[in-house]
Amino acid sequence: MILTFTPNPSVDRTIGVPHVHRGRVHQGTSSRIDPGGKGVNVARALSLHDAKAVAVIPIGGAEGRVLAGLLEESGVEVVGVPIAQPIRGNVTVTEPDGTTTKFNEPGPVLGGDERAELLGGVTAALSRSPRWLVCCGSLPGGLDDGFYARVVDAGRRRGVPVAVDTSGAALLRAARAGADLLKPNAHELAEVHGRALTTLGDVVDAARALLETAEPPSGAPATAQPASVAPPRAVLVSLGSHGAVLVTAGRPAVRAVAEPVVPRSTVGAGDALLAGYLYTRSASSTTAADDAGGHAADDAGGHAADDAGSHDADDAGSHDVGGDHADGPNELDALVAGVAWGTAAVRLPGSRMPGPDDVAGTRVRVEIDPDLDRHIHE
Ligand SMILES: O=P(O)(O)OC[C@@]1(O)O[C@H](CO)[C@@H](O)[C@@H]1O
Repeated sequence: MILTFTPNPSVDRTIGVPHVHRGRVHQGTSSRIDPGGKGVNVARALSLHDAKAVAVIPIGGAEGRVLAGLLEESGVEVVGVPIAQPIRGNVTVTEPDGTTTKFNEPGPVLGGDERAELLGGVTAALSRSPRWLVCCGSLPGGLDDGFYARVVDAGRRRGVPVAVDTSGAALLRAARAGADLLKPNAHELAEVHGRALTTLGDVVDAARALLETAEPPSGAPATAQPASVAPPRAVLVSLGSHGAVLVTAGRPAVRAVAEPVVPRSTVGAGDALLAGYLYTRSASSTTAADDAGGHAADDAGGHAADDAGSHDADDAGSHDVGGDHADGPNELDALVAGVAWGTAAVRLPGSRMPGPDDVAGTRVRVEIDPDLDRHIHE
């Protein structure tokens, strides 16, 4: 099972219009709603691939009820924490050329008890020994920048690897707390790095600097037996049409990029990337809980190769995958699957997540030690 935590979820409404004219009324040509929020999207993508996903979310107002209902229909198990204020309704406007304009509500403000209950909801779910805890998205009012860092700490104490996809000070503090995987996009990475990132080399340097901010853990894990063999800490940077770069401590950087596609909506593509990556990592990692039986390894097992199978094996194979990449094949497969899932999401409308049929046939090229001088902006 993979546990996702989305403290600021939404109901995503997507409206198609022929063209956006600022300051005018627009007649929509299409409309859809999807469950939204980054961790919610990760859970939905996993569920579409028959992997067990549990989503911890606050639930407030009419939107909260809609979100919980939509998520349950999609096969995701919801751990809902009731809150007084309504969750967000976020709006995306798409144009026929794939241009995506997004309007996100600020979201609710949580009170002290609600904060504690949300954290309690995550820590209680951690006792189910998930393969990963995935913390995603912005923080609603009332949660400070150190909130994700506390969740990272809770995961580490139980021996559960933690992935974090957020921005700004919350991202930096999660990195310092020792999150096992960080998933910024290039813009978010530049923001925490304090400098523009123009080339792939800049991205790799900034990702390594982020990894190096981790402080040593303050104490040994509380669990007598760590639940997993800790994965090597890594930063997975999404680069839009330039694919994604994986920077792992002590290893060469790897980039994967898909063949260009005609975009319909880029919303949620980064979430699909993260889901595909974790799905594939989970398929071969071993946890104490899985040894005891009954967890999601089986759900995830055996699919990744098919999804990732269309990658350009020659490109990957012509590089040195062994040695420095002792954990290489799974890590590379995970990166390839992530890029394939993210690319498939771009081809879909609104915040729709890709299932196996959407991912199938996506060709992905892998470059170990990529050209660091390559510009990442078109
Ligand atoms: O405000 P946040 O939490 O950063 O982003 C929220 C959001 O834009 O991200 C998802 C796409 O990644 C959408 O489903 C959702 O509306």
